Amino acid sequence: MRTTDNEPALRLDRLTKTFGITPVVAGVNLTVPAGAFLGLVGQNGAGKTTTLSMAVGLLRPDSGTAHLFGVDVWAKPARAKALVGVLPDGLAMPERLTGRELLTYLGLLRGLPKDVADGRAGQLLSVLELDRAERTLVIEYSTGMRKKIGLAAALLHAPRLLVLDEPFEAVDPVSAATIKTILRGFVAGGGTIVLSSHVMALVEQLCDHVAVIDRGRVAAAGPLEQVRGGRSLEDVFVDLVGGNGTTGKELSWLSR
Ligand SMILES: Nc1ncnc2c1ncn2[C@@H]1O[C@H](COP(=O)(O)OP(=O)(O)OP(=O)(O)O)[C@@H](O)[C@H]1O
Repeated sequence: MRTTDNEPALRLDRLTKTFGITPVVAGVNLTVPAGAFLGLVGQNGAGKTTTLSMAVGLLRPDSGTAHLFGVDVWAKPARAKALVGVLPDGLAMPERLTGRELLTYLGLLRGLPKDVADGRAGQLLSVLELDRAERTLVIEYSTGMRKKIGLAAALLHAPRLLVLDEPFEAVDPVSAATIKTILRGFVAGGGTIVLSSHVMALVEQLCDHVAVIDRGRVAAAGPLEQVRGGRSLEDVFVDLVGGNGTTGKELSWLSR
């Protein structure tokens, strides 16, 4: 199938995944229009990471399909993966390299000319304030620094779609502000972003679309304002996934 500008950036049809006997993703249907900035939210264990991993070709679904700009991720993995930059959960990367070496290496793997890979690596390290750790091996990075080098790796080949699993987790406020600017600029420049987050305020601040995953299914999805319906995203979210009814009195032994 050809990639066309009319295709959604991401389309998931009836995606399923079962670990052991537990269905973790139970028929996810989701369409993300090109140019959207979508926040994927859901409780711990709802299936966000599993869904995103299947969407970008990191985890094979039991059934269902994932298309990036009309390209079937599992039938045409090389074509699909050229279109997307991914910040996965629990990033595994070559760690005995400096940040610059890692980015140059990944740039060459992505087929960038050496001078382009070098130039972009330097710019990304500088913008993300990793250049002060120029000689530090990635294995010695803090958790937040790892997120930032992972984001740099996702951006390096200027993909059309970014899929970011919890990109702000463990990132300091100054770096978070920089990342928000980068992501807004990416969308303003015609890119599409799907990011997962537990922070509703962040999703409301950044995203124009939202999808709520609950126990492996999409409970609601669409333009942010439509899903919110004039309420806060947190209220809508708790209504959709169901609060656990805690009153705070259960732990009365904490009071003095
Ligand atoms: N490789 C695996 N083997 C077995 N179970 C798994 C595996 N990966 C995930 N799970 C289970 O699948 C469920 C969904 O996990 P997933 O990481 O997709 O959730 P999530 O919505 O991203 O959660 P969180 O917000 O806590 O990161 C969880 O119950 C998890 O324990």
